[in-house]
Amino acid sequence: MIDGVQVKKLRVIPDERGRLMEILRADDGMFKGFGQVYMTTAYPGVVKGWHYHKKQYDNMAVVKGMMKIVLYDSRENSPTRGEVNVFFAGEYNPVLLHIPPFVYHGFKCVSTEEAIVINTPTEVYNYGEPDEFRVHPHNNDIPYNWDREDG
Ligand SMILES: Cc1cn([C@H]2C[C@H](O)[C@@H](COP(=O)(O)OP(=O)(O)O[C@H]3O[C@H](C)C(=O)[C@H](O)[C@H]3O)O2)c(=O)[nH]c1=O
Repeated sequence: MIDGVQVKKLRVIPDERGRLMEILRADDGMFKGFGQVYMTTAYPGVVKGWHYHKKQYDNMAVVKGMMKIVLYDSRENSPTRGEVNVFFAGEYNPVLLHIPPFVYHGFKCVSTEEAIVINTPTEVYNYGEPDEFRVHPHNNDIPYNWDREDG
């Protein structure tokens, strides 16, 4: 796993009324502070990425549908430099992904319905100067192809 990335298995508590699932707690080891909470979604087949941040840690959970979330470590002094991690996150695999600054991340909706991500980053979004750096999803030097792998 890429250095600094953490995965927390989330527990779904179902009953006859519906479901409840905790996502991020202030007493989790991965909690590094609260910036804001927001939702972002992708329609089936859409890739959103690549992004990275210089200061912000992301804490992402997929609460509807399924996303393929891919991380790439290009950090010069990282012991896992060059590594790519792929996670299938969502209703069939409820997890919280903790992503450190400078780790590239992106996601593709692999479900037949819109997939919904809840992100709880450590920083507020700065409209004038977002801590948000982007690389084209397909034309780049990142060793990852977003196509579905049939087998
Ligand atoms: C993050 C954010 C964005 N915006 C605006 C900026 C754009 O006009 C619009 C869409 O944002 P963006 O294209 O950045 O959305 P995503 O591609 O889903 O990416 C966002 O969510 C993924 C998971 C990331 O990891 C990104 O860092 C984060 O920016 O919402 C806001 O107004 N407030 C916000 O807090």
